[in-house]
Amino acid sequence: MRSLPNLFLIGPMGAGKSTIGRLLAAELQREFLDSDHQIEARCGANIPWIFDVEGEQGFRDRETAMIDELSRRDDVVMATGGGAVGREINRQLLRERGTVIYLATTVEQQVRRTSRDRNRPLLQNANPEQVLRDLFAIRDPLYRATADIVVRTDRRGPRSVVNEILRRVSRLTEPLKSRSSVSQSP
Ligand SMILES: Nc1ncnc2c1ncn2[C@@H]1O[C@H](COP(=O)(O)OP(=O)(O)O)[C@@H](O)[C@H]1O
Ligand SMILES: O=C(O)C1=C[C@@H](OP(=O)(O)O)[C@@H](O)[C@H](O)C1
Ligand SMILES: [Mg+2]
Repeated sequence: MRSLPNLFLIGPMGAGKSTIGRLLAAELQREFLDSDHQIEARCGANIPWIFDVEGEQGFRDRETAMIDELSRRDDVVMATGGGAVGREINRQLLRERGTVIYLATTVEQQVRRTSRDRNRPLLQNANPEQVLRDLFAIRDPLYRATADIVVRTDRRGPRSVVNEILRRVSRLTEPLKSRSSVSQSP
């Protein structure tokens, strides 16, 4: 039997999914999978190239196939891309196959954390902040509807985020008996 279920990280660009996922997996001595990196490795090209040549739909098809493949494994920590929650099938796969953690942050932090990186095609335009605001309005409800746990990642370092995730996940996976006995106490 598994000690903890799979852990899947969702949230917007710059929330820290890739960074925190790697640390969390090391802490738990588990395999770390980043769906974006796996797509790039499989395709032999980076995400901007995939968007250029196959369009965003081509990337999204690869993303759904990769999430389906990787989420079948056991005992993994997986970071998804910020747009993974856009498709219902992805949301369903994540919810069915693991504990889903929404890493939440402010748009201001996202702008700071993504401004020097050229690897996010959706932000290579004149007003990345507006793009992030528009995406937040659409996606925040989807992140919340998909997640078992919401953890904020602004104004704190990755280590502190990892510790909170570990605390919250272990609370979630405590045996039902001990949780019901806690709730019955006066
Ligand atoms: N909690 C944090 N505090 C400060 N910087 C962070 C934090 N989490 C991530 N970062 C930095 O923000 C940038 C984007 O992080 P990344 O893990 O790629 O985000 P995501 O995968 O969610 O898009 C990286 O430079 C990373 O070092
Ligand atoms: O939000 C998005 O639609 C995207 C987020 C990116 O991943 P990160 O969230 O890890 O930056 C990557 O999947 C792609 O550029 C599209
Ligand atoms: Mg990432």
